Amino acid sequence: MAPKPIIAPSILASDFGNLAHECSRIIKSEGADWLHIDIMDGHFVPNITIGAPVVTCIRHSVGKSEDWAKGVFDCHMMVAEPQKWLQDFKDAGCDLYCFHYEAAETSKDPKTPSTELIRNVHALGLKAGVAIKPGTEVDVLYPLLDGSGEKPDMVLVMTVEPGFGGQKFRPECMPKVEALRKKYPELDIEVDGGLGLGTIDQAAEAGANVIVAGTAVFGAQNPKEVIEKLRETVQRNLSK
Ligand SMILES: O=C(CO)[C@@H](O)[C@H](O)COP(=O)(O)O
Ligand SMILES: [Fe+2]
Repeated sequence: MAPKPIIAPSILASDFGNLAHECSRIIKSEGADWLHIDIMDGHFVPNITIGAPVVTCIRHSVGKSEDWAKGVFDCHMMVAEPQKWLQDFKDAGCDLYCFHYEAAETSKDPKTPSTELIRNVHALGLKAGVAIKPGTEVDVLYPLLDGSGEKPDMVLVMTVEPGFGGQKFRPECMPKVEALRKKYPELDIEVDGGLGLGTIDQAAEAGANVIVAGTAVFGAQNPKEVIEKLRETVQRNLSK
């Protein structure tokens, strides 16, 4: 199926004092497609955010969507041991478990490389995403996408060093997106970090269709308008 534009605001930039309301509002009133939920463990990245119990509360507040394209909980797992948290996040209501390739390949508890982790994610009925940091070559994803094993449903090309919101977009990551789009016309390709109205053209031209935007959406006077403009730009480029 041809990829569709998906706008996934990162709740890291929302008002955590009103988290449940912020999450409901951004999906139900402001027109976002997915919720991008950044999970940081203080090991894989030098920051800590939230764990599964908070995701459970958000899920109760937002409700469950059966539609892959709407209301998806896109959990970006910036954790050193992605296998360890899989069941907890499934129980919490995660739809898409997006782990870091770098973490899966080095995790020891237990040793679960990306191929096996994708299989485990699917076995729980979740979609699997594989993320790479700015310093990781795109080539590491090819054996996962071309191999005989179960394939990721999405790849995430980080456009900042993971760990913090509000950083500057790194255009040097765009050749990775271009290479992926050329090779996989139907793949969901997510970009994350520093995306907004000033940088969306570069990401959309490169071929990204899943756009994470935290500061640009939650910090906007009119989030709905920003979400619509991001979506239009992606759609225009996908239709070329
Ligand atoms: O995963 C991360 C950061 O590690 C991101 O999801 C950011 O939280 C996006 O925030 P903005 O750059 O859009 O403010
Ligand atoms: Fe993220």
